Amino acid sequence: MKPILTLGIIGGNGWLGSALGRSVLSSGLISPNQLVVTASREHNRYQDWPGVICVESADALLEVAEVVVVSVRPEQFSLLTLSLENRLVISLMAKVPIVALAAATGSNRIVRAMPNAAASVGRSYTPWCAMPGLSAEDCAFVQRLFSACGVSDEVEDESQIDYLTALTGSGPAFPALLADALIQHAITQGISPTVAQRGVLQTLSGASQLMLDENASPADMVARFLDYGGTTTEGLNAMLQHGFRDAVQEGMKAAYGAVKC
Ligand SMILES: NC(=O)C1=CN([C@@H]2O[C@H](COP(=O)(O)OP(=O)(O)OC[C@H]3O[C@@H](n4cnc5c(N)ncnc54)[C@H](O)[C@@H]3O)[C@@H](O)[C@H]2O)C=CC1
Ligand SMILES: O=C(O)[C@@H]1CCC=N1
Repeated sequence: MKPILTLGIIGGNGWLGSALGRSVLSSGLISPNQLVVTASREHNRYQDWPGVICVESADALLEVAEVVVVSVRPEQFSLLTLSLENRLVISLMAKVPIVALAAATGSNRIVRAMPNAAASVGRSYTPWCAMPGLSAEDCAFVQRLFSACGVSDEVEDESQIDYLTALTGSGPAFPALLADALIQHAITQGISPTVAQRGVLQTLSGASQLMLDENASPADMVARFLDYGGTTTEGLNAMLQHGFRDAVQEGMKAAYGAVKC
């Protein structure tokens, strides 16, 4: 496999773009002088890597980048003029389809990927989808890129990226809501905010790790505790009776609806 020469991230000082940039540096996939990012007035997220090339505009980035990641907000994308013929273009944007990316960039080497906020700690889940005809070499590079910030899967159909934008792209926010609800309840019961937060976050993380390590489905874990007949059973039954699953369904419907509009 050919080594990549220069990876450019438009929006590389933003939330997600910098999470990807920092992950590929931390993992050693590329060296600092192979990364070029657009600057931001608010942050320099590469202070630990002074060799990273920071440029003032997307045009300046295109002068040096061979592979271009687009990580601006969907509404900012229409303001960009990008001439990217013959270059591998990887979009992290929600809601912008491959056909629109091809029309705006002139590239016939396009990938849509959907990391999530956990990319900043190397724990993203990133589905990606390539336009037809992308070379095996480009696909292998994309897989290596997203493996640097977590677990990654190629999906065959772009509509799955749209759905997964709502499920795993937005995903870290949903357990955060559950965690906050649990913490707020604990505080009303006299538990200190520090212990409540540590206890709840460790419990959520431990539960995920348990299911991953034991290759157990969440449905099996819930069923096991529903059958157990203890305090957990009482808690689960009350949550289910109070519309827990309906609330989640409605939340997913709203997030997916926002992706498609
Ligand atoms: N934040 C998240 O958890 C996730 C975000 N995404 C997608 O990632 C993309 C980026 O989102 P965030 O990082 O959250 O937004 P952000 O607002 O933190 O970052 C966007 C960056 O793009 C820069 N930018 C905007 N227009 C530019 C231009 N013309 N030239 C150069 N730089 C420009 C901004 O200065 C900013 O630093 C969005 O399209 C979003 O849909 C996808 C999954 C998760
Ligand atoms: O909320 C958003 O619009 C972006 C896309 C998926 C996660 N964050």
